[in-house]
Amino acid sequence: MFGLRKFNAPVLRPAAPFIAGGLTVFYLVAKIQGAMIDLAQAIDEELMSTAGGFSVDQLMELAGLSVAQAVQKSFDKTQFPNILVCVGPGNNGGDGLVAARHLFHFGYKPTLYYPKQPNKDLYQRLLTQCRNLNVPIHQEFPGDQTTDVFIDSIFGFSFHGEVRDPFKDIIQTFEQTKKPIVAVDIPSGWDVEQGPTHHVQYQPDVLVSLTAPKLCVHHFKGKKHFLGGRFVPPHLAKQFDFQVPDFPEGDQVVELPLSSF
Ligand SMILES: NC(=O)C1=CN([C@@H]2O[C@H](COP(=O)(O)OP(=O)(O)OC[C@H]3O[C@@H](n4cnc5c(N)ncnc54)[C@H](O)[C@@H]3O)[C@@H](O)[C@H]2O)[C@@H](O)CC1
Ligand SMILES: [K+]
Repeated sequence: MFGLRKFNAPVLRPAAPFIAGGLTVFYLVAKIQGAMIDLAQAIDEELMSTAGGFSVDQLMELAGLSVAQAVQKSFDKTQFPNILVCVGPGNNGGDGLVAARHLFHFGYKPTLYYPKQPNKDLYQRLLTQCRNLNVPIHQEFPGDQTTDVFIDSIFGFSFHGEVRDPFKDIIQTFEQTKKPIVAVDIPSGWDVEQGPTHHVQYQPDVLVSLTAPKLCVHHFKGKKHFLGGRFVPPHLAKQFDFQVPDFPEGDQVVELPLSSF
């Protein structure tokens, strides 16, 4: 039925469940034999195939909601109300636009820094939705004086090479700022498999992996790692030998123990 090659997929296996705050949390044991990037992309491709039935808008909506929930679980809105969402030119940026909208409705004060705004209908509609909420939108970097938390939704799994303008400055800001950073899917500028490079070495405080963690997660030294994107149906999980961790109740994210990587 599915025409994809067979993967040496990582096994995300719930081992040693324990109870924390009434919720069952699973240790995630990653048995890495192949590239996780392949796994996440392949699952996404299947979800968006005719058989899978999802559209990219739907997956982006759930990805962005995951990011907003991860922020809400990590940063109290009374102490950290001002969220600067740094938006890149691709779908990683789209996740950030969706997250900004949800964060507004959660009671935060999101602002967008969106230096390169493609004409693509999907992104323009997401931008209109933010504009309709009076979310401030900047094409020039607004500075970080009033920012409590950064969201890094500049680049995801399609980034390669050296960071080109106009994104060099914001990546440099991520490296220098003392403010906490939440990275969407991958810390921007990292190699998706090798992690930090000669050019980009910043460490986010929170990482929200989407669909499945990418190989570079081994280099993550932050405080919290969430898995988001609660959209993998059991038959696909089985096909890819991907054991989905238990998401608590109605949550769109599950926090993974750092010790599992
Ligand atoms: N199935 C999917 O593809 C889904 C992906 N999602 C998100 O989409 C991300 C992947 O999105 P995309 O494939 O659109 O790509 P990215 O958003 O990772 O980045 C692609 C953009 O970055 C630019 N770029 C690449 N290398 C660069 C460099 N060295 N300097 C400057 N610009 C550079 C490209 O020209 C392109 O505009 C994932 O990481 C995830 O966050 C989610 O929205 C859910 C669905
Ligand atoms: K990112």
